Amino acid sequence: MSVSWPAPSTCAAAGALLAAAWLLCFRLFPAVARPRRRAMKTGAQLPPGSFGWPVVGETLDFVSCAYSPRPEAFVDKRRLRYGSAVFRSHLFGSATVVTADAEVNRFVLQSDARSFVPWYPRSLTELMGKSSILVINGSLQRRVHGLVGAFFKSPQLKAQVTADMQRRLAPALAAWREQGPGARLRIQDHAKTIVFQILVRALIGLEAGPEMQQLKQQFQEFIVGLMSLPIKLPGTRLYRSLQAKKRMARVVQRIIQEKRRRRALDGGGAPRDAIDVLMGDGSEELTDELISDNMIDFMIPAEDSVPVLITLAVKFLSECPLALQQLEEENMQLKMRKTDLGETLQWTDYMSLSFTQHVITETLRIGNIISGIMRKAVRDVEVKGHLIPKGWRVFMYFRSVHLDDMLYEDPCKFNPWRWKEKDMSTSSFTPFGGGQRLCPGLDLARLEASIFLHHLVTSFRWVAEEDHIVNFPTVRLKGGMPIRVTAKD
Ligand code: HEM
Repeated sequence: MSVSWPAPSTCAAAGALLAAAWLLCFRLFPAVARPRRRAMKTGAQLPPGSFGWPVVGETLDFVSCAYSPRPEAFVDKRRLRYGSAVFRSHLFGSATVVTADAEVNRFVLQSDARSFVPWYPRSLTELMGKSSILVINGSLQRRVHGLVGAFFKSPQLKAQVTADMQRRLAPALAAWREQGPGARLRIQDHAKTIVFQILVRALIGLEAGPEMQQLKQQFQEFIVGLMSLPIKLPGTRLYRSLQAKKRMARVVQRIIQEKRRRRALDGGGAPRDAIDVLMGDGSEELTDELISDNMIDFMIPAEDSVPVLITLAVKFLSECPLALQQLEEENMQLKMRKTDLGETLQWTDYMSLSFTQHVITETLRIGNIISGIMRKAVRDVEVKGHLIPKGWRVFMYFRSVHLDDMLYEDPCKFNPWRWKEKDMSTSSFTPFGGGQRLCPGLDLARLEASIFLHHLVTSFRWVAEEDHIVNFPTVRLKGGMPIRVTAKD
């Protein structure tokens, strides 16, 4: 799951201001302690590295690299300097072990809350609330993850999402066609509108309409506060976002109460959305507050990660005509086959398009929508001869692994064909994380991207305008990826 926050200004002054805000936000002032000379009985030692400057540590370099077109430069420089893909640093106010080592990442991802717990900036935890799946641990996290994961993977939900997506795309495609040849549209905006409506229906059962519109407005107000100063006074960004979340929670709780009333009358029937699934569990731990908080948090990938995946795919395809051509051929063949048979497309049809899936996999690898994940060690942990002391953060930097030339030939090149031979289920490919917190929405994300791409490439040709990827604080296309579309005959 990823988060969005306000588009950062590109000018240096605003960048510096933001960096300062970040530092404050991450409670910069705690210990500037030098690393203790520690070694475990087993011989494990602190990884090589430096804590950088007093107070700020190495955060400014991290942030300035993050704003550049090569955010991985921060890690690459140190990797070269220390001869190790695991090094220590001091980031956002905390002693941190940074790892670009796939095996170490795998170990941390597989570990449970006895060794590592999730760690997020304070503004984020304030907004997500104590019962968010992103911060809860142990049996409660496993229960919520298991329930929603099974629902998100279910053929029923995939069929519903496919039908919904086709229903929502049809008027959008017709409107683009009506605008005539060369109509200009920003893929990112359209992807956001469509994906949000579909996932929100899957989560809380709300149909498109004025209430959905209001919810989306509140959601946008909420999401900009996820990375803000952790000050809750009236007028502050965080305060306004918390107010927006309260208003959204009222809408979701009203839906929950309505569902409870109906369940009391007729038993409720088969679950139609994620609320039904969590309510149906009957556990006292799954309170209305927990359900509504999580439903709102689950909307983050609907507004952010999935639309960005679609937008990045369109960008990379626009820059690789051969891949676009092959994708188009594969999708046209499917469309013609289904038309001849007089059948509508099912979710299994989309997921069986092997080249389309390779395009999505390669987009995830090179796009790095979630560049990394942080955890906090709750005890001293030893991995591959490295000591991660209790209380330290571990920053698993997936981006550097995905762009490692020892693991991927010509790693910065968009090459979907590489996945013909390559195994996706390795620790060197973790766009959806791994272990107990492996993204439960990964199939849905792939399915929605496949459907969007299918309808775009089978209905239109396009010419892309120049746009570039911004990687920080979240990945997105600066101009929303404008393209000029012309309907196919
Ligand atoms: C391109 C799209 C997506 C990407 C790149 C993505 C990425 C990730 C990653 C890396 C994690 C692991 C976080 C961690 O280990 O702390 C995660 C967790 C999660 N994702 Fe996704 N995600 C995407 C789409 C979705 C969708 C569509 C949903 C569902 C609506 C979803 C729901 C979740 C949830 C609930 C978790 C938390 C799981 C837990 O902590 O037990 N994600 N996602």
